Amino acid sequence: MIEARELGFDWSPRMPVLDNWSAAFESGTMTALTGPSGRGKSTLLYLLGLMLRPTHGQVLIDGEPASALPDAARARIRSARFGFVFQDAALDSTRTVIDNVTEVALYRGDDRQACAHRARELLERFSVDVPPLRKPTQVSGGQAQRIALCRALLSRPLILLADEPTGNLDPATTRTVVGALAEHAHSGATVIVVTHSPAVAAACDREIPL
Ligand SMILES: Nc1ncnc2c1ncn2[C@@H]1O[C@H](COP(=O)(O)OP(=O)(O)OP(=O)(O)O)[C@@H](O)[C@H]1O
Repeated sequence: MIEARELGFDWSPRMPVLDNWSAAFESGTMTALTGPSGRGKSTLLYLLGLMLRPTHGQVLIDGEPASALPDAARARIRSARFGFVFQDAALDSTRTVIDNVTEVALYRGDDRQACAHRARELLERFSVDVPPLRKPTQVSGGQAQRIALCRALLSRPLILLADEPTGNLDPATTRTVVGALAEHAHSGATVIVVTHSPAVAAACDREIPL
């Protein structure tokens, strides 16, 4: 469960993005955050993911205030509980595809062999048919997006935040990805998806327009 309570955020004093914004995201649900470009959806995801600090208000994780904690404590919470799919995939171009998928889970202390096995399963499920030792600079935008999704799902995070996870995908692959996100939510996680796609929003349990 993650809650935004009276959140406010300004990139600069003349550029308020969010003002007094509140919502609760229950475990076991998938929520779509929708709204026009530039409205602040990505910014909100960064705030919910404890990567930005709100100017006002707070983010609570399982009822505990988290957004005002020191950097190291927020980093620990992110590592233990969150999975992220960033809008631009944000893969490490110096590492192979398979290492990109496993790195977060290995950092968290998960078993290396089990991680590698599950990584291959996920890549296959999302039809990422590139050699696992290839570098992310040699994959397409849609493949990079699915690799980022595999990385996020690998550690079965309690909270999964995905920014336009289907932006570069065809309709069939979009359905596979949305199905996997919904399955993850319905196994007990909190999933929040930023999307411009009415079909993706309709597949979520709830839509919150910004
Ligand atoms: N790093 C930044 N520094 C300054 N301003 C920023 C920064 N990132 C975003 N903004 C501004 O904050 C506002 C909200 O941006 P954000 O990316 O959160 O919107 P969005 O709803 O996710 O947009 P889109 O749908 O186009 O991805 C925009 O006016 C944007 O220009």
